[in-house]
Amino acid sequence: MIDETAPPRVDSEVGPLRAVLLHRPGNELKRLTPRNNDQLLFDSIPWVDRAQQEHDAFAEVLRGRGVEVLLLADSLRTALEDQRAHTAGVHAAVDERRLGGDLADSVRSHLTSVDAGTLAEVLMAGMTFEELPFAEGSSLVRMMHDPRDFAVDPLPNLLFTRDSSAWIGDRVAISSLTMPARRRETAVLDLVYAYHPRFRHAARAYGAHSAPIEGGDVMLLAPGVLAIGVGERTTAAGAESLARSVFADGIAHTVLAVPIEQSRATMHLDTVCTMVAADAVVMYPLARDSLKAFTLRPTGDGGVKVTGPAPFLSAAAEAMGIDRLRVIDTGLDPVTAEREQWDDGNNTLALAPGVVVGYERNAETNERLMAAGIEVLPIAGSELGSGRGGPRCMSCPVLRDTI
Ligand SMILES: NC(=[NH2+])NCCC[C@H](N)C(=O)O
Repeated sequence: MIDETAPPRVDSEVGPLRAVLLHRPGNELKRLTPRNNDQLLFDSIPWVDRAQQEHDAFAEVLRGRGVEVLLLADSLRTALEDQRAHTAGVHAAVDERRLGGDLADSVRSHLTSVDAGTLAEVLMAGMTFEELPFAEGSSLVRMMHDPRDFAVDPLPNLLFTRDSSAWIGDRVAISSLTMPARRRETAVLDLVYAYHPRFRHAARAYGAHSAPIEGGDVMLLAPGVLAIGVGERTTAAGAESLARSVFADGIAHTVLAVPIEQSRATMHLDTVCTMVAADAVVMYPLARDSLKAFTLRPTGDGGVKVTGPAPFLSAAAEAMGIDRLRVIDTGLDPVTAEREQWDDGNNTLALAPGVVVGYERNAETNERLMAAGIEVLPIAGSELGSGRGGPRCMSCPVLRDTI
């Protein structure tokens, strides 16, 4: 039963999912070209119509299981109806360092006059110089830029709502994203959480302008227990300050900082490991024995005590207060394992303990999960996956039942 009045709260990875924030891919994906895709963090140029169909099917699988699907574009539009949000949105769209003073002023005054829907579109899909509505301006910046250069950058990675914000208990942490191509996502999520009626009253965890953390690295192993991947995206400083913030707010008692290889294939902790049940994970076989963790706990007087490193699986089990964290053995040969890891085989989204959504293409990983008693709801992802993200990356749970 969908209850739109229930306040957001997430205290595990696997509690029955009630509401989730997704972003249906839009015009921002049409900005990708072979010249900019690397910088914009896509590995190829997605076929946008098909990506939308795949995404619609993903949302339908979730709705079919009683999950309320909130779409980021709608939420942003609603937030921008508030005049204060609109003003902040204009401010977030205009980068004076890119446009120079004169052009920045004209773009600002133009955007101030547009409606919430148009501003939302500019914030997500960006704007090229040739799309600027006013006729030939005399600005040097305008004259010297190629008409197809971006006056406002597009945000194609909004699709991965996991990374830009994460709920920890009843608080939301808005990420401080590492890659330049994603930094402005912080402002978009900030607007949604500050001004959308559904979220307006939510308390914040962490400060969005602190050291880098990304939601793909944040895993709620159990109520009060967080694992934070530290690698290409989340920095050690980010993990430490998130730990301090959740300890200070009393929403976690243990944080595991988990070093992961700094590479594109393992950009976030959830590319190598996701939870499929309250005591079980699916994990990239090569990570199984090598993953380590530092354990952070509050000292009680405002400090943080760090121990370890110890093997991740035992540190996690201890922090969770269970005998053993089971790894569903995908038993794959190294080549298949590497192929399916790259295609987000380990990046599942749990809808309940033992029920996960996974990309259908990772046939072998899914088969092993099913053999271990996990129900896998397969979705197509040939186009969605071109940005290197699976079902967990593409979803930000805002409400899960407690288990
Ligand atoms: N949680 C995740 N694994 N997210 C995947 C994000 C992919 C995105 N293209 C990026 O590079 O940022």
